[in-house]
Amino acid sequence: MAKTLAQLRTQIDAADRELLALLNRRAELANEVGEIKRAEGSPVFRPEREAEVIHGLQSSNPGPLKPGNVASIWREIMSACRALEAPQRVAYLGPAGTFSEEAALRFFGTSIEHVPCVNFDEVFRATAAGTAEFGVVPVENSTEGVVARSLDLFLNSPLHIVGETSLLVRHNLLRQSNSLEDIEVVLAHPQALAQCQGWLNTHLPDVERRAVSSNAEGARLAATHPAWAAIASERAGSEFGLHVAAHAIQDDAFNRTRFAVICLPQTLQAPQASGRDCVSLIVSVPNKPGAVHDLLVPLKTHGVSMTRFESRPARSGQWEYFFYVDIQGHPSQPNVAAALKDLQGLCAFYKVLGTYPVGD
Ligand SMILES: O=C(O)C(=O)C[C@]1(C(=O)O)C=C[C@@H](O)C=C1
Repeated sequence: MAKTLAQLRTQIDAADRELLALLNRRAELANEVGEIKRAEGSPVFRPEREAEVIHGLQSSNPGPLKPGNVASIWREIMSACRALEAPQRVAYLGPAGTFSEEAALRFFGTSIEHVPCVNFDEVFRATAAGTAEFGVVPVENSTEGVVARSLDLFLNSPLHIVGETSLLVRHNLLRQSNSLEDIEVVLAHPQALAQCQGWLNTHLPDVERRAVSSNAEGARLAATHPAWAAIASERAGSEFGLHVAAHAIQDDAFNRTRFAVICLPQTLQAPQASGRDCVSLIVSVPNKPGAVHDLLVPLKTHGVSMTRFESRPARSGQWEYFFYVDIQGHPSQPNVAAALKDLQGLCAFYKVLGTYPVGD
């Protein structure tokens, strides 16, 4: 005979109590790990270990939970265990409700101390000064390309990349009412204004577009004026008590932003190989014919795949460029190490930005 709702709920309650006992046992074990790390002076956060835990569970998961469910549940469990070992302070572009905050929570789980910053420069500064152990900054968007300021800041920064995560970015038009009438100003971060320009041209062609330091700051301002609207996440809308006047107004339905997780090398050395890793570099080549082509030769010779190749002006006035390159693999693999060594030999400028597990 089929079980009743009450019977099923009694069984769920029993399963939850078993889960709670197991989770507390896990937390006690993490506490013991924390004691060893304190004695050794070694870092609490180990992204490669967290990636290994999640991949291991995903590959032995019998279901019906989906692999994505397993990842988000264990990310949160490990976040709580990590916070028991030592709370981690994470800097990002604030205020509350930004996509950067969402990326930080997605990567670290919710058991973190928040360090919201006014701009990307401040995220780098706070992380380099130790106000935060980690920073989270956007590096590229699937519609708009590179986040130029973040890439420029990497050039002279002592910080390195230890992880990455990406978010599906859905922009909404938020304001005090839910109509599109009588809007005088639309406020948003320049990236968001650019990602929604098609929609704005069609629906609000004559309305002033005003760039502000973050989308959440735009939402905060829109809450102070009935004729102002902001482009931001639904989370920012609830944070500032705004209505969604139009949903998902970004021009590309699959608009994604990729974020880098940064820290000082003394906070966390380059993570060990997790099995799915990536190396990010900035290089420049002498300004002579064929130099960019030569850059690709070591990768081909040693069978290493390149997943990203971006250029930024070197600001020398000489039409010189820095190239931001991502390659697949980890320097502990002989072919990756050999490709990096050859590449370094060719470059006028060579800086490894980080080696880290590929994000989801
Ligand atoms: O294995 C460790 O080093 C731990 O500290 C435990 C644990 C976990 O909860 O599994 C927590 C934090 C680390 O980032 C990695 C894993």
